[in-house]
Amino acid sequence: MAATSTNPALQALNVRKSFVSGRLESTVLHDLTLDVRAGELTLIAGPSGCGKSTLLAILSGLQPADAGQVRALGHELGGMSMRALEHFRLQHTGFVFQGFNLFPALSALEQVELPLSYMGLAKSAARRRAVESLEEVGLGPRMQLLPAELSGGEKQRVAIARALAKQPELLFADEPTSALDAANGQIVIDILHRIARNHGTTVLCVSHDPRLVGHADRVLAMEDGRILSDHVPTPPAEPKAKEPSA
Ligand SMILES: Nc1ncnc2c1ncn2[C@@H]1O[C@H](COP(=O)(O)OP(=O)(O)OP(=O)(O)O)[C@@H](O)[C@H]1O
Repeated sequence: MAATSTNPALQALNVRKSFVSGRLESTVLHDLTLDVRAGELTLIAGPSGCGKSTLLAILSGLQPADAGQVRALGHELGGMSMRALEHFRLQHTGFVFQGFNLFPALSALEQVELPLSYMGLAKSAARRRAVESLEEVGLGPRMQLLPAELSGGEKQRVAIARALAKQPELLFADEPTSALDAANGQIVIDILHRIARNHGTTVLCVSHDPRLVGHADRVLAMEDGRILSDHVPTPPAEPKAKEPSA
């Protein structure tokens, strides 16, 4: 089921999650409720350890909640079997992680083609989509290179192309800029925003990188497993146009 503007792409209702280590149980998410609007870049920002990655894993069906409900594209994730969840993630979601998660022996093009073959695309269609996605992130001329031959920023762009080529309704990004310098971080943020705008993809990004805030359509501030605020950020100022000389 596709999400619409009146039908949030993602919803969490009273979601609770605890972890037990030794004899200690700590609650990471406290009856958390939120919705994520379709076609926007939503940023969940907050300090290290506040539960951002756990929330992203639960909203994307990678981890189960202990209590509460999670709906993604209208599907109740808690009611799905492991197999159905895997199928849902394969068909509808893309992931971008801090550490890129690329296979060392595969070229950029092969990295992007791989999930498309799992989705059942014919080889020629997979090649076409993979090339388009790599060109969209500016890596057209470098698609034959291995991860070891690419910079950190380029590796992250391969990971984004791999997610984008699946044409997912939902794109999840966990700290996508934290291993990158300012310039490469900026390129990655711009690409994620463009994906939401141009493809109508719902992009949910969790990060403690303050550079992302001004680029998101919406920022949910999180602390100690709770959402503290929900606001539309002020976009970063455009560089001023030069006065025409007389
Ligand atoms: N599998 C697990 N077992 C035990 N504790 C866990 C597990 N996963 C996360 N935690 C704990 O839950 C808390 C929240 O972790 P989480 O990774 O969600 O936070 P975060 O806000 O994403 O942090 P960061 O910004 O550093 O990535 C932390 O205290 C972490 O140690």
